[in-house]
Amino acid sequence: MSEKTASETASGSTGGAGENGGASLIDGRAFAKNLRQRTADEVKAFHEKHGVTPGLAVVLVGNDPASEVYVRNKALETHRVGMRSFMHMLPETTSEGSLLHLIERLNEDPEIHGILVQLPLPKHIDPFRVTNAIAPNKDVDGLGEVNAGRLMTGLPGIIPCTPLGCLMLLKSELGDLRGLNATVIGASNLVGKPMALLLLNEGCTVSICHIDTVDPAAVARTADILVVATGNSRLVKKDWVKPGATVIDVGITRIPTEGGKTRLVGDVDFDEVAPIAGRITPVPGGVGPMTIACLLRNTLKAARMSIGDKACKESGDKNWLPY
Ligand SMILES: Nc1nc(=O)c2c([nH]1)NC[C@@H]1CN(c3ccc(C(=O)N[C@@H](CCC(=O)O)C(=O)O)cc3)C=[N+]21
Repeated sequence: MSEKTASETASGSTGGAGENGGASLIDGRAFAKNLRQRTADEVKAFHEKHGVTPGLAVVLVGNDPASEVYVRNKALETHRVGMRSFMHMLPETTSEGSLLHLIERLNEDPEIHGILVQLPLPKHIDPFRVTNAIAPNKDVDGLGEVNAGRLMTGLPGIIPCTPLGCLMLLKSELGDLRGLNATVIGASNLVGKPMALLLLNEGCTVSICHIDTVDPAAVARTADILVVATGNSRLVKKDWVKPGATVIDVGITRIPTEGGKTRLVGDVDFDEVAPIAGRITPVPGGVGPMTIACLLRNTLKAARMSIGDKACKESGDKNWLPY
């Protein structure tokens, strides 16, 4: 067992006494910008060497305005790093069969290396059937059974974008995570479960809280690393947090303000928690930008896998696929 605690690691050069009384801010926006730049450089080198431009297909069913904005941002950022983007905006009434048919075509298309189907889908479509229809090596969300199973068993695979982004932030802030206590609040397939497995693979002692957990605050208080992904805005209060802990806030909810406008808040009550945490991600500007940057990373990785192992090994990606 390591004796290291978050408050000791937080006393390093960058953490500890930050601008919020206690916590220093983890700047996801700056980190994501850096990651995008590296991805753009690698996309260019990959194209020069292999003559292949990575391509990402994004499929949106229905016309939820928030999803439309978000999907357009993905397309913009895909172009900005030199990749190709293929958008498929389908009507709300699209049948499951025709969506599956589209995925089949995208699976076979050699110009497309990554496929993402925006969630949630309309109620008449089974999301499991759809995510599992995506070819595992094009599943850039990492949500299908094959990639989920690879993560579960510790095999190399494609890791879901949001947990991958959180892990990158944590490792850059804290370095080696071995022996730290980590609590993940929320047990979704999209974030909570893969996040807990990644932390376990890093050597953390991991607790997962979910809807039936009797006293989540008590479990959260044991954490050197607290990752919150529940969709309940400002759920986590100061008495949930061990002083000096590193807090990663995945939640993002738009709430009305007194002035009649709206603003984004996370699952953590930032004003209460920031004074006692060691480090904390803001909302917006924390995990969100990392999710999109990691989607681009995963698309490049999928393009590398499409031409065989060699390009992955050359890139120094330790998480390349052996098949
Ligand atoms: N198959 C699938 N994969 C996903 O990864 C997925 C999805 N479906 N459906 C929707 C959610 C939501 N999501 C976000 C990603 C980035 C920001 C983001 O960049 N947020 C900015 C603020 C954006 C704003 O101002 O609205 C920030 O936090 O700074 C937000 C939300 C990925 N999702």
